[in-house]
Amino acid sequence: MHSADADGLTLAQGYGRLWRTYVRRHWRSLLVAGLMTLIYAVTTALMVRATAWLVDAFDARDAGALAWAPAVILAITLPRGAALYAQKTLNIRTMTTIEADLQKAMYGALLSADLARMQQEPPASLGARFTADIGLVREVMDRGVNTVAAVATIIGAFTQMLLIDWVLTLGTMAIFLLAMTPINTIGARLKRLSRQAQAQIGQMTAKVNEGLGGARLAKTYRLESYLAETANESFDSLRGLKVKMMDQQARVEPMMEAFGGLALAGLVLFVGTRIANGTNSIGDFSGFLAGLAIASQPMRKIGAIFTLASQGLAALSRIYALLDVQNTVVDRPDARPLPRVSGALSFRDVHFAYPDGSMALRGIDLDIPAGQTVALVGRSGAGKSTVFNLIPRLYDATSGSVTLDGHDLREVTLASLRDQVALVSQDSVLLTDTIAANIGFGRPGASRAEIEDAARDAAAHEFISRLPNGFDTRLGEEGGSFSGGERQRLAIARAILRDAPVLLLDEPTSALDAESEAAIRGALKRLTAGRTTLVIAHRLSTILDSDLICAMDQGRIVERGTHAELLERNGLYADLYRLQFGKG
Ligand SMILES: Nc1ncnc2c1ncn2[C@@H]1O[C@H](COP(=O)(O)OP(=O)(O)OP(=O)(O)O)[C@@H](O)[C@H]1O
Repeated sequence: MHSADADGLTLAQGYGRLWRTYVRRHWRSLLVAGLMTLIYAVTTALMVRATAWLVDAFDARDAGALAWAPAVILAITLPRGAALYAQKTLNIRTMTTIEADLQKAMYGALLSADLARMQQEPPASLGARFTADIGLVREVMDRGVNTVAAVATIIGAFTQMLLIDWVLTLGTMAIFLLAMTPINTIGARLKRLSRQAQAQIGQMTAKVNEGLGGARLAKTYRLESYLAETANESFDSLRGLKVKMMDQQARVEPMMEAFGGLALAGLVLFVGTRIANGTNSIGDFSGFLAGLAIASQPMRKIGAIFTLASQGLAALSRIYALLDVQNTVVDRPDARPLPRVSGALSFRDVHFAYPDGSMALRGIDLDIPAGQTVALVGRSGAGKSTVFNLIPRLYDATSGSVTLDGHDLREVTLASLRDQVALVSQDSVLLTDTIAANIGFGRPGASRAEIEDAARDAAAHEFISRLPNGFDTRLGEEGGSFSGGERQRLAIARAILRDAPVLLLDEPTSALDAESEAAIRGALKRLTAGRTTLVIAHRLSTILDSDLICAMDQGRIVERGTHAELLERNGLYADLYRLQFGKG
């Protein structure tokens, strides 16, 4: 895994990459928008001219002027309004397209990232990049577009000034270049603060989500004040960072103002002497002054966009860090598709350490003949879920090998491997879609009849039929909320539909009522029949139904055998049995 160094990115690198990958392809719209901006700027100037001109004409009691004055004003203001509208709408379209493109790319990168990367940060914190970070980048782009007009104005003004007196102009330019030094320093500070703030926004969102997601627990345990306190800390520290950033930003305009004053003071002194000795005229002086006045507003704008761009750079580097994640679990160049397997699963001296270094498996040896069921039991943290993770290659074994029908999992394509594995997990996740779609995820392209058959086999058909819209009920809709047992049966239906030779079953720890228990037991029997099943077992019935029981401890299988054999041994399994399953 690799992430871009947040500090190592310069403005040119950061925005250069943005330009090349997401912005450049919209150059036509940007060009048109630029032209519109130019029209707007020119008509604004014309408006000033026309006003002066009309005032003079009226002053001279020119009757003709009265006739064409309204026409002149309309001829200037109408294109001016049209240009402004065209520029704004074009920019909105372009900027939101770029924004959506970035969101799509980031989401795609996240979905295909290693599980390890996705679990590194709370989902809400990752989610904040889609709003806060991208929002900041968009703001930079929005203002950046206006900078084009600002630069054009400055160039225009300075050209005019150069024509009047180049010595004076170069002197004035030097003063403004001098101003860039402190602005650079502010930019660097803002970049650092902004990086902290964007990270803080992520944490804050995660905190808020935590409280809202765990509302049931929070209310029961009366955690409101604890949750409010930790979230408030988060709000406050974000506020602190914002104040620091605003303080820095607030310095920019006054600073530009001060440098403007300096330039003006120098000008007065210089031109004053030159007028006194006859080198410059009064006209030169007023022309120069007008140029300076025209240039000063866009100069301030440029100062502001420069500091904003520094902040946006911090957001950009966080976005690139996501886009650039390099996966470790990928298809080898010579990977072949795994042919349909019968399901003989073997672990050979498998060791595994998580990316943070914690050793989770220390030498697993296990052979499961096709179609058999093996129950994994063990205390929390023994490594049961880790064994599961290795089979669809959510992680790769650190050493040793896992094979399916003799094919090393690392030598086959991920897609062909995962297509042959079904997972029924404790959380039995349902997505916001219809019931039919939720079961249908098991096998894309499955027909409605197949989906309903799977539901029938999973003992889910009956409660689904009782819903107002049956299989078309959307989750979260009226009737679209389910009990734990119902969710589980939906997950089983999905796995039945998948019809994979290998089944991973993480049994829920929560107890079910007797009726659901019986229904689920029947559904599981139909699901596991003929499949190689690995089950993290929490119910005695499941354990008794399995062909082999493996008791795990600290990343090893320490006992294996049937229920009777293991009880006889009076070791770990017998202990667990007495503690956990005895009453089952
Ligand atoms: N994503 C992870 N990163 C780092 N360490 C992990 C991660 N997941 C699990 N571990 C560690 O690996 C070890 C084995 O965990 P595992 O989840 O496989 O145990 P388990 O037997 O399934 O436990 P449980 O029944 O509580 O789910 C534990 O020490 C755990 O702390």
